Amino acid sequence: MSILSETGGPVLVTGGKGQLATSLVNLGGPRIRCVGRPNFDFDRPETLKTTLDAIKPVAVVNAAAWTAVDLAESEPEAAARANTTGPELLARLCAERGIPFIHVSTDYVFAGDKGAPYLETDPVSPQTVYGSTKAEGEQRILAADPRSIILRTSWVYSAHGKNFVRTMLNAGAKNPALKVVGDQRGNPTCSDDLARAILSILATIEKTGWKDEYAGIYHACGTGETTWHGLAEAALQKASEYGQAKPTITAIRTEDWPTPAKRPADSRMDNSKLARVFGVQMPQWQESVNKVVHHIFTAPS
Ligand SMILES: NC(=O)C1=CN([C@@H]2O[C@H](COP(=O)(O)OP(=O)(O)OC[C@H]3O[C@@H](n4cnc5c(N)ncnc54)[C@H](OP(=O)(O)O)[C@@H]3O)[C@@H](O)[C@H]2O)C=CC1
Ligand SMILES: Cc1cn([C@H]2C[C@H](O)[C@@H](COP(=O)(O)OP(=O)(O)O[C@H]3O[C@@H](C)C(=O)[C@@H](O)[C@H]3O)O2)c(=O)[nH]c1=O
Repeated sequence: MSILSETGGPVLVTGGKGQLATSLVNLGGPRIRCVGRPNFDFDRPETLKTTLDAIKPVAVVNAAAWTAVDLAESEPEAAARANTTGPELLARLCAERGIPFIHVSTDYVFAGDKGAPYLETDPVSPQTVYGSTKAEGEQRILAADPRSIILRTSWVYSAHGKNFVRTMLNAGAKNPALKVVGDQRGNPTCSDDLARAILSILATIEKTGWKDEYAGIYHACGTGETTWHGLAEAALQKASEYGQAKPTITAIRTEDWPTPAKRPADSRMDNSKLARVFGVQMPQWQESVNKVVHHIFTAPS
């Protein structure tokens, strides 16, 4: 049975075949109505109102975003349409209809120099175009819609779509040796776990009715921390149980893997507000990595 009751109006999910949108479709039951490009496109703002008028949702979850971190550095306008002005308009349209709006943001809004898990009250200081467009989006959404909830998550992976875990499994299948940065810390998050958290929030809102104290920013990432190197190790170790030869994985420094966008050195986030307000506990990242790798190797293709 789905976390979200099966009776009630449609819940609009944006994000097409993206990781989170796919998880919401798979786990959300019959009320989920997922839209993607070309029908719903932040580059064509008129498609937002058309979509809402057609579906008449009782709540909206925005899982659409520009997620190409390095490419955003050279395409800031397109990234801003998808991460800032598009979501702002969507929030405004939700406000006009009086429906809750759940949006997703990122750990990359932080500089990564706190030295401890970030709280929702910590100031943002994005170091990349992607992070800046997401941080600006947060502010504009909160201003546009008093019924908005923003979940900041991090290092999202799943059995489908483009993500670091799948990249490592593919790279490890082809190469006997990999090099992965070992000095960036964070919280890997399984998109199914994030989808369950969102569905649980929606279920709570439906049970209690909207409460103004629900509005605002929450951190929602996998429990426990690691580095990108640690995540690669965990995924490839699990893959070896299914017969894939495990490559040697050398931990390297950030400066040894140069990228156009500077990733935060330590973007760990604290989930306790999510647990306090909505009673949602995010699973341990290692358990979810194991489940996803198991799924990748055992699900019929
Ligand atoms: N992936 C990660 O590691 C992390 C993601 N997040 C956030 O989580 C949310 C979900 O991410 P995730 O599921 O991984 O993202 P994906 O990249 O898997 O999916 C994003 C979706 O957004 C769509 N999209 C991109 N640009 C537009 C646009 N201009 N108009 C309409 N749709 C568009 C894409 O469509 P198309 O397929 O047509 O390109 C795609 O379907 C996002 O808000 C992201 O910022 C936060 C932290 C980590
Ligand atoms: C592929 C690869 C990457 N790396 C490094 C580069 C980088 O520092 C780190 C992560 O690489 P990626 O580019 O795959 O991940 P990246 O695109 O930075 O992932 C981010 O995506 C956005 C959308 C978010 O919101 C973030 O939370 C985060 O998940 O690993 C290696 O060291 N070796 C490798 O073989």
